[in-house]
Amino acid sequence: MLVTKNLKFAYDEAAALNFPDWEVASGDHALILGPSGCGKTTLLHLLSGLLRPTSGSVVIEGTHLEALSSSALDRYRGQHIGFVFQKPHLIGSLTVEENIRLATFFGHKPKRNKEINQVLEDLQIRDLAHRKVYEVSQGQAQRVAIARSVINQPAVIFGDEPTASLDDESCTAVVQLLKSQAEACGATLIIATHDHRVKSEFPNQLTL
Ligand SMILES: Nc1ncnc2c1ncn2[C@@H]1O[C@H](COP(=O)(O)OP(=O)(O)OP(=O)(O)O)[C@@H](O)[C@H]1O
Repeated sequence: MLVTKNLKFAYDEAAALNFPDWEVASGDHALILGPSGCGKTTLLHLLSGLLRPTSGSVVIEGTHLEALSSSALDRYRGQHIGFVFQKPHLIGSLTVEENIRLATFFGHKPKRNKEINQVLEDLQIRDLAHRKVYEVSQGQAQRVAIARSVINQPAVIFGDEPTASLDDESCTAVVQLLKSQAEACGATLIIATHDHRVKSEFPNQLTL
């Protein structure tokens, strides 16, 4: 279960962002919607511990993120949170497999050879395993980013506009892959978007 209460964040004193209280059941798939600038990315960053709230709380499976020290929060993120961004944000000079292996290192879950092979297989990128990331297409790179987000079997996978730069076919594929990978590792899936193509796929929606 992910629960937020009285969540507020201010980049500066003039403009504070207030977020509604929200609950997402474990393993549920949910969407954060709203117009540009309403705070979708900010909320995702608060939920995933990338930002600390000005006040309020985020509780994931009983862990209060605001109670963790900076180093404990970094460790928590590495082990329990997966993130997929609009652009894949991979290291171009490393291979596909090395990019995924790096996440296992930061998640303190090294030597996951079997799991890495499985996720490459599931995402149909096994033949790209030893290619440098700068040699693969944008759609393939987004699959690598999804593989990286699930390799540590996180409690929650967050997606920030993961389909915004994709055509209709790739959009559908990425949504289905995120959902199936979240189901495979028992993760909750939360996506922030203004992409109307994905709306019907997610019954639990928070509109900001
Ligand atoms: N680093 C920052 N410093 C100051 N203000 C910021 C910063 N990042 C975002 N903001 C402001 O906070 C508000 C919320 O931004 P945020 O990026 O969370 O919105 P969003 O809904 O994700 O937008 P979009 O759909 O365009 O990505 C906006 O008014 C934005 O200008």
